[in-house]
Amino acid sequence: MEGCWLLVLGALLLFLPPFLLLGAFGALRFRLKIISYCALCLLFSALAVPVCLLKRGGRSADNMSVVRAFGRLMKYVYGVRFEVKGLENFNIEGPCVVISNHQSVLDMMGLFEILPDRCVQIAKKELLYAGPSGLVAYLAGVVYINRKRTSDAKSIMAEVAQTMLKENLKVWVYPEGTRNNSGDLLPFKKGAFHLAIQAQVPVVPVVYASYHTFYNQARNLFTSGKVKVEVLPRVETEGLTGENVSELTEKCYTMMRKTFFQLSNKAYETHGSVLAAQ
Ligand SMILES: CCCCCCCC/C=C\CCCCCCCC(=O)SCCNC(=O)CCNC(=O)[C@H](O)C(C)(C)COP(=O)(O)OP(=O)(O)OC[C@H]1O[C@@H](n2cnc3c(N)ncnc32)[C@H](O)[C@@H]1OP(=O)(O)O
Ligand SMILES: CCCCCCCCCCCCCC(=O)OC[C@@H](O)COP(=O)(O)O
Repeated sequence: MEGCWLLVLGALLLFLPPFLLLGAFGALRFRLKIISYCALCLLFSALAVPVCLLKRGGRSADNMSVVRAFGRLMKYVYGVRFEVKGLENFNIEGPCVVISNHQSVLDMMGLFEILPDRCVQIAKKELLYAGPSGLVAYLAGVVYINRKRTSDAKSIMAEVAQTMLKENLKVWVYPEGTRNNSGDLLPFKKGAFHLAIQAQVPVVPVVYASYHTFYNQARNLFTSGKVKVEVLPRVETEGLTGENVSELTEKCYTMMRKTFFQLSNKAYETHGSVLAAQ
């Protein structure tokens, strides 16, 4: 009897290390893949910098099409495919504020997949120091803000409201304000909506389905996969004032959250109760 237990113990001791190793290997493989993704971003950015400089000599929103062309190559390397609906909702004469959910650094693929012409993003200022990627984003007109200094961020956004009208720019904001891979949307910050109302331009919401089937940081999962994307109809802001910011934020949030659950094949949950997804 005792020999039997010893045998079981022996077998466990024999098989456990490879399993542990396999677990560690999964984590390592995931890390390496993310590092390779960032390295590729840096490499493509480094290639795009001279093209931007030669074409336009400095910072210009027109350079974004150069970055977009390089950015669109990334999906072939990682086997990520996009199924896009509603692209015609980008057909807007003049400026608008585009808002979308932000799950991970992988969003750069989905961003460049559908990015309209003359559209610049709002980014955290830390990205300016990401070597060639920070530089190329600067050359392509990305607006950097310091999230820790709300008053500075607000005054930069107020300037953006002027610039987008003067220079006919679309501005892409991630209203969650940070990456979020939780399988739900974070509450929205209000900057994007102040911006749209100040400039009196429409908001165009874009929703990317949850990456959970092929990418999950907690489970060290990063394989090839398909992402459904939907560009929703514009939300007008003409005639709205500062008093309507919260209402506009809420409206866009609810619309995008419903779409997010639908695209991700999940039952729609209001915070508290559960409703069936349409
Ligand atoms: C070459 C190939 C491949 C290579 C790829 C590499 C190259 C890439 C190149 C190019 C692509 C670049 C892509 C970059 C992507 C980057 C993504 C990011 O970095 S995401 C993080 C940064 N973005 C944000 O954070 C924006 C969203 N945040 C906001 O809009 C916030 O509202 C913000 C920062 C302006 C303020 O944040 P608060 O934390 O203080 O939050 P609140 O609750 O919104 O505001 C507090 C109070 O201030 C008022 N407020 C906000 N904005 C206002 C304004 N403009 N005017 C007046 N009041 C305002 C609000 O109404 C609120 O007041 P009441 O609670 O309503 O009383
Ligand atoms: C000097 C080397 C650093 C390595 C840099 C890797 C270069 C990749 C640059 C791709 C741009 C990624 C955009 C992005 O996804 O940024 C994250 C922010 O939105 C939100 O930040 P956070 O969640 O609040 O930390």
